[in-house]
Amino acid sequence: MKNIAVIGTGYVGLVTGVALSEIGHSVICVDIDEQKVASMREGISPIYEPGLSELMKKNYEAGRLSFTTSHEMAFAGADAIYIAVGTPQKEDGTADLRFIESVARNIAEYLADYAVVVTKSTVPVGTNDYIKQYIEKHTDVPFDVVSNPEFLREGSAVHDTFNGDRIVIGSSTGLAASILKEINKPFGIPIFKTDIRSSEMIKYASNAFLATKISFVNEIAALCEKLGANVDDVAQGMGQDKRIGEKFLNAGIGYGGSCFPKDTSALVQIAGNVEHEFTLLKAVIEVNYKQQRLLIDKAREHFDSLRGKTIAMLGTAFKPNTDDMREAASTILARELVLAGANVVAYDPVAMEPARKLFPEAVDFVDSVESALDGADAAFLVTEWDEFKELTPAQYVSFLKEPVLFDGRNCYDLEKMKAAGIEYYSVGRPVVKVEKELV
Ligand SMILES: NC(=O)c1ccc[n+]([C@@H]2O[C@H](COP(=O)([O-])OP(=O)(O)OC[C@H]3O[C@@H](n4cnc5c(N)ncnc54)[C@H](O)[C@@H]3O)[C@@H](O)[C@H]2O)c1
Ligand SMILES: O=c1ccn([C@@H]2O[C@H](COP(=O)(O)OP(=O)(O)O[C@H]3O[C@H](CO)[C@@H](O)[C@H](O)[C@H]3O)[C@@H](O)[C@H]2O)c(=O)[nH]1
Repeated sequence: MKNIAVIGTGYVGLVTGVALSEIGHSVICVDIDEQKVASMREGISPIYEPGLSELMKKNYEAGRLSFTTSHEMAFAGADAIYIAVGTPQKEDGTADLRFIESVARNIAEYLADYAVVVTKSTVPVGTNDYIKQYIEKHTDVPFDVVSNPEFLREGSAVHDTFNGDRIVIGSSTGLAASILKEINKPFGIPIFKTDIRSSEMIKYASNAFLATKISFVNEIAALCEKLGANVDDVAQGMGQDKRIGEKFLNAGIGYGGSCFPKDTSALVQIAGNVEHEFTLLKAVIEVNYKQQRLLIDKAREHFDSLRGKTIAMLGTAFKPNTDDMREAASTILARELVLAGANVVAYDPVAMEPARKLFPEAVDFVDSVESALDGADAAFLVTEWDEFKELTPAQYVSFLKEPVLFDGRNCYDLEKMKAAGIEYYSVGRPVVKVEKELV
């Protein structure tokens, strides 16, 4: 079993640290955020991720997992140092590497003995070479750098870490690769070994490909709406071809989150740096831009004007089972609705606090789905939480002023909505209209 330091305790760092301790390693997580460290020491996870708190507490109490704000303490005796700090998007679309740069400084300063530096953060091709050169320049202590990109999804991060399809290890030395293989062996997940630059590219290419699948199916959805087809059936029929695969073909209001938007944009820039215009990926991003605003377009068509209308927003998180609001479509929708003069009443089972900080002040937050729907002119279903999927048509009918629903996640059966008399707009499926009797 190895001694491992993990730098950064966000979604990736904390889940990685907890998982590595669960398979028996001795793990110390370091973060510059004192509040986070204090809360983890009290057994409270700073992020909402199903199953994480329990596993964190278990390994903390077993003495295999600890937390600190001191890099020096974390690196002492470490066989491997995992980098899991953020690489957010800069205004020009490129990846902001300032946290990576500061970590390289931390390592150069406090590295005491040979260790493998393992980059989990998503970094542009060539960044690991930069990290290596920087540390080499500032210390004589030997080390190796390995690229080990992360593929977990938020909302199922713990499950994904123990059940990944592959672990990618990009290394230029046999020793470092074998240490990484040994560390990861207890996971029992196939390991794919390659060189460092290919490993860095695998991460961007994977995210860009998944984003492409989503924008592709959303374009098909737009055509389905115009041609009278149903995108859910189309996606299912396509997905049964194993070469296409059924996953990531859910039409909706586009992709959000902390990864796809920033990584697609960074890859366009990475391509640009070597004078390659990534036309396909640019179109993927453009489609997503339109898609995130789709419910507003549909509502405008229905109501003509949104001024004075009350809209119940069901869900604010970018996907279910997370409190992450980064690049959530809800933020765009809330802003545009308020700009159009609508009143917005929002509810999310876990992401309300972070949403409050990002939404316009005019948005009202309520503590139940019923309060959100009560007396509203229409509902926007933005995040497909189970709690919303379980709502019955009768509940919409009884709470809304007029039963009008704009569903950005295709949660309900068209026939059931029709039978209940709900005007139901979803994505890439026929609109359910209610026949109004002429007086
Ligand atoms: N969130 C995901 O689902 C996901 C999945 C795969 C890959 N990634 C990639 O993993 C990386 C981390 O993402 P995240 O969402 O976990 O980030 P995050 O922003 O949630 O967490 C980063 C943490 O690093 C800490 N930090 C910054 N500088 C530090 C330093 N010098 N020393 C110690 N701690 C420091 C911050 O305080 C913060 O707690 C990114 O590159 C991201 O693209 C994220
Ligand atoms: O068929 C689909 C699948 C997803 N989405 C949307 O796409 C976004 C991203 O979803 P998902 O991939 O499930 O969540 P993330 O946590 O962002 O995970 C992605 O980004 C991570 C960070 O790089 C990677 O590690 C994961 O492999 C990759 O799936 C969300 O807004 C979803 O609503 C769709 O619209 N349709």
